[in-house]
Amino acid sequence: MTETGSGVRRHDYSDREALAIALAAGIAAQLAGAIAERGEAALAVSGGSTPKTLFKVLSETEIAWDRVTVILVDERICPPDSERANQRLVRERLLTGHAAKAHFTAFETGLATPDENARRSAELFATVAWPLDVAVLGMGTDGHTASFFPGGDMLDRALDPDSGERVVPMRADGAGEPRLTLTLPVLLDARFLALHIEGEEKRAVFETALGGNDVRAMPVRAVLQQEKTPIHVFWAP
Ligand SMILES: O=C(O)[C@H](O)[C@@H](O)[C@H](O)[C@H](O)COP(=O)(O)O
Repeated sequence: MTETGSGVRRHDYSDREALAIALAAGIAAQLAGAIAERGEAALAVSGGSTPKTLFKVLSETEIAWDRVTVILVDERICPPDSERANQRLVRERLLTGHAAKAHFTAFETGLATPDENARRSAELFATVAWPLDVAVLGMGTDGHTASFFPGGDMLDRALDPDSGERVVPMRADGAGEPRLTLTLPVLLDARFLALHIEGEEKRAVFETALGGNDVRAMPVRAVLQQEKTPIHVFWAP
């Protein structure tokens, strides 16, 4: 492990399988510790294509999943069974095997407007044992994380450390459908914060994001360039 910035702890692996095994072990240890200490644990995961192997390894990991609540970091506003839906990915890839016993609370995406979906989602998440024990972020090659997209219409609201909100809607040119996302303060309150990226292109984007100071241009800087919470960056080629 190398420290590459104020709170950035970098974990590089030779291949994606080794990364998934190591990150799953770290997540499982955090969750098991939370269950031992407080009787329950809360895990937030991202969607997209990167986490598929991680989800498989996690689903095969034996912990007291019936004491774990799983939520998403963000969601595309689309039907739950859409190929685009992060909740479909989680239901199919993570909530199976041992992890089928976990409790999953999806974002609400069926109401008339993104704002109504955000408000209802926040109500649904009120029962989560906050703060999160684990939050696993991904990153796009445009420098977004969660649904903190460059040019996002609610980006300032999502990144406001004093917002008091847990969920905000987001529209952005690079986002496709309107999105729902956990806010930055919620993610930085996590007891274990991880960023999972793979490939040379994303490594280069990560290195660029470590430098510079324009958070609106590369919102992943909001989680990389902060002093509150160490962020563990897991990377493989
Ligand atoms: O809804 C989403 O897409 C994710 O939550 C998002 O933040 C994701 O982590 C990045 O877009 C990376 O996606 P890939 O893993 O597909 O590159």
